[in-house]
Amino acid sequence: MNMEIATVNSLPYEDFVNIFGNVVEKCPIITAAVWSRRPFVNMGALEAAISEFIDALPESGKEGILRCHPDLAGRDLHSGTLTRESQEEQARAGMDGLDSTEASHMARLNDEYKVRFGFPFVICARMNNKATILQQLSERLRNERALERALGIEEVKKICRLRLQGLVLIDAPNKL
Ligand SMILES: NC(=O)N[C@H]1NC(=O)NC1=O
Repeated sequence: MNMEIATVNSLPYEDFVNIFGNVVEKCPIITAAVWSRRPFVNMGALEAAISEFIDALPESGKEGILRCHPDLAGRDLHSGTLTRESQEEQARAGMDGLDSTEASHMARLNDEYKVRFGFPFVICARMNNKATILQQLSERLRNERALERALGIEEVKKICRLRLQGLVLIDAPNKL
């Protein structure tokens, strides 16, 4: 682990952003910004730096992060244009295997959510499944906007943590 973090700390920003740039979906600017916070004592410190950066953003910035997320079981999944990370997460949660009733239910709720809040429903797919995602989506639709913004951002952080873990445990040794 120490060796690994030493390697991470030694990366020039180009490599750092190439490797960690999508730990927050389509937000490489966050990774590029926290590179300045090196050295990290461990991967948890990198994760904390990302969290702090997000928390320091104005509410419009937080909503911007949410808006960079693809819908679950949405257009990008069907057209094959999801990021690799999102594709794996959505497949693992069964989003690519919805029957037509489930798919239209999901699409309707996703649309309702976006009309109500102006950003998409975000949930850590790896920590959920088809049933819990649909249930959370219907429940969270009833929340106030500020609460939903905060809950969505907490989910972004969970997604980020699992993506970071995946990179360090599996991909990073090959890439570094
Ligand atoms: N909308 C949304 O939650 N998208 C995502 N969640 C996740 O775990 N991966 C995603 O792409």
